[in-house]
Amino acid sequence: MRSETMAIFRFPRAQGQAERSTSGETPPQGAFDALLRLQATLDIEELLANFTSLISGELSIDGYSYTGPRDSAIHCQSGHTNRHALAYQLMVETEHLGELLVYRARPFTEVESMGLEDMLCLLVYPLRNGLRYQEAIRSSFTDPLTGLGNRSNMLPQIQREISLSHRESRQASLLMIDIDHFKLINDGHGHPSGDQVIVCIADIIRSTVRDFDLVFRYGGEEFAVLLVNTDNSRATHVAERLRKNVDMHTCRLPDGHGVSPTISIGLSSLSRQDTPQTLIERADRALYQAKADGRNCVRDHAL
Ligand SMILES: Nc1nc2c(ncn2[C@@H]2O[C@H](COP(=O)(O)OP(=O)(O)OP(=O)(O)O)[C@@H](O)[C@H]2O)c(=O)[nH]1
Repeated sequence: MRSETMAIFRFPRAQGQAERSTSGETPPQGAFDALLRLQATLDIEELLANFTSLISGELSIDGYSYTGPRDSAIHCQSGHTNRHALAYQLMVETEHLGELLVYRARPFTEVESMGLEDMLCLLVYPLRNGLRYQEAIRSSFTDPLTGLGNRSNMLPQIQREISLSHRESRQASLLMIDIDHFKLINDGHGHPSGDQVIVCIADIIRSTVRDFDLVFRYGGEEFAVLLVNTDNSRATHVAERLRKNVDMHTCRLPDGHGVSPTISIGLSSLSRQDTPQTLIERADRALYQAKADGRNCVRDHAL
């Protein structure tokens, strides 16, 4: 691919760059129709597909790729890359909306790039609406303190994993994890320090399990981890490693002090009859047992 520079496309455009077709005039009906079509969806992939289909009359391309703003984890592409590219950082005022590249084998002419920029004026607001919607969906499933999945995200995700495990005859195990004597940390160091300890434990859990295991903040100082494709003996091993990792760690508090919390863990492994609720209930009972047995230990709820 020939390396073209990444232009910044900022909307509204500067005076000299005012949209040619609309400067001082009523926008043509075609622009309204195009805008209506782009506004018809909040799905980013569908929006970009609509956009590229709209520009296809004026501009032939072999493919495009779009990467959303940082932290959005949005990436879509269609068709294939080629030698030449037009590349834009998309902005509405100071808000970055990600970057869009369109590719083809032949160089783009200046008239074509100006035509594309006119069309980008129509794309940016529907794109911003779509990104805000996706972000709202993402945050409704995320615990803001730790960035982990929240409780309302947990049941559907566990349900999905249980169905997959049953279908593919895979094992799965659940860990319910609770910080021991957490109230003492809150009472002794204050609520913000308690929050810091919750973040610290969340980080240890995340770094101990594999990327594709599912980690949730279940409530207050309680976490749940679904260990994907993991049988009971392997899950016991992971739980014990997690308990030790927390036991050995000192969490730094905002006031400069350090605390060394411990955790108790209840474990249940998936059986054919399990629903998410029964799997959680058994892990919960095992956690209760771990607390009763003195804390800082792992207990397994055998069927
Ligand atoms: N800082 C902070 N504290 C929380 C949060 N959610 C719940 N808590 C506190 O966590 C504490 C939980 O206390 P308990 O349920 O008695 O449990 P514990 O002290 O951990 O004792 P065991 O679980 O029996 O070991 C309560 O003081 C809650 O107020 C939170 O988001 N942040």
